[in-house]
Amino acid sequence: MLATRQALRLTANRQLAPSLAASARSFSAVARPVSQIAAVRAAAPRVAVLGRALGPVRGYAAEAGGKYERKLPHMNIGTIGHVDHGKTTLSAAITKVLAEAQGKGKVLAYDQIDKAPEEKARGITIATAHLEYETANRHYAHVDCPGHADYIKNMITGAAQMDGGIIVVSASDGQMPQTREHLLLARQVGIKKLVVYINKVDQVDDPEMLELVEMEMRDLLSTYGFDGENTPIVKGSALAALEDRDPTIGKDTIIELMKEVDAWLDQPPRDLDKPFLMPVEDVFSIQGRGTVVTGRVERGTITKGSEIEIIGMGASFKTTLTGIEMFHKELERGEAGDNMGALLRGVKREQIKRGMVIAAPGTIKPVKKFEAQCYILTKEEGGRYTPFMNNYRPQLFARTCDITVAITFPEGTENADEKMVMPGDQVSVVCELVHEVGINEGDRFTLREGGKTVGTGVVSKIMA
Ligand SMILES: Nc1nc2c(ncn2[C@@H]2O[C@H](COP(=O)(O)OP(=O)(O)OP(=O)(O)O)[C@@H](O)[C@H]2O)c(=O)[nH]1
Ligand SMILES: [Mg+2]
Repeated sequence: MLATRQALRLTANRQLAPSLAASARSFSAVARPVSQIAAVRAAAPRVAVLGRALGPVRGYAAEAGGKYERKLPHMNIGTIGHVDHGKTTLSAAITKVLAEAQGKGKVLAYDQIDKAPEEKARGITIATAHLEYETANRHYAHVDCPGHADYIKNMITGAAQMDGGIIVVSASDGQMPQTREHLLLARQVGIKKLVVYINKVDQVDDPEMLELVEMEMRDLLSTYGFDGENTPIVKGSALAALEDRDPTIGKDTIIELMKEVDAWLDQPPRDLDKPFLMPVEDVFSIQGRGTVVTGRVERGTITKGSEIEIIGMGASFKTTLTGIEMFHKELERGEAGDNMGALLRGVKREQIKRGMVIAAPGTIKPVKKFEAQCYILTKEEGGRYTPFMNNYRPQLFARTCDITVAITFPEGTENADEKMVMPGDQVSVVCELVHEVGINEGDRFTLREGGKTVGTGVVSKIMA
């Protein structure tokens, strides 16, 4: 349990890579001290890999002898929706129905899910229940948060990145304010598809009422940029499924729901299938060979001789990658997860520095201004004690870059000059950087000030 909690701590210095220094040394005698790399890594937000973090703790993996076996494609999903509409009941019902249908897996009772881990330690901690189950086609990690504020925080910080989700809406209430808020946020953090579960149909006698809720949901999905027309909508009662009664509105609807989840939600591309990107951590000049940059490949693969683009901190140019080295060995190919050194053709040491990225040409742009969703840490989480106002200027950390940013409120914000953002708030902002940096929509960043993390955010729209 302790291990799980630790894995969920965003501030945990999870991805410290001692091999980086070794890799750098093979090109040069000078290596950046690991502690410095660790400090910046700790500052940069990292996405928790649930499958790995949770595999040995819950579900089949534990039963299979404590090791997560990668037999099926993995996907991260979760339940979202208005308070009390039945997210936790549905989560429990899914584990129950799937476990019974397959004769394996772990059934989790409602209160095992709702009793989320409490964390008092400093740092951004998320009270979230993580479940694990599988269908015939996929292995799922599933998040269910105990309260509205946790959903917001969870989606912005990416503590449990969702590739898709199930939006739960009660048949008796129809869509409510948090139904809309979660839809908006889901879209802004890059979730492209959702499946709808209209819950509590046992409480509604009038079939027209159900039709109305369905139509409203389709409209709402379209309003927030989802495919409202084709999104699957399943109607049922999670409670009936959990309590083993009325299979036509209970169990059968859960099976139908999971069929839709399997079919409609798209498998995200694996990091290896994405275009190559490596944030530059350090730069060396090696006599007789040229300039070498080191870093950890974030995504994609690269082969010796490929053309790459160098972006950020004022730079934007192309060159050829003429050598790849790792652990003192030359390689033909590097891939996501590797700590590598890359030899660049015809680049002077002064032309490249930490904070830039090298990437497949045309896959990342130099960006100076963007819209973002931010979560501002409370003082208990190590954040500010006081609110901030328009034009706040902290340091923004994204990948290996650290840069001053001016934070303002989006156009149309009422009384922007008097607006205060309190610790614990989630807020839409406009970020303007002092230099251009390689950033994409969906990228995450942290905001720091005076040596502490004061906020975390996700880029929702590039502006310039
Ligand atoms: N009648 C009926 N009640 C249900 C159904 N599903 C859930 N409920 C009840 O609705 C209440 C809220 O359910 P939860 O699953 O806790 O809802 P939630 O969305 O997780 O709520 P929060 O986590 O507080 O946002 C509970 O009392 C459930 O028993 C259903 O299908 N029919
Ligand atoms: Mg709940």
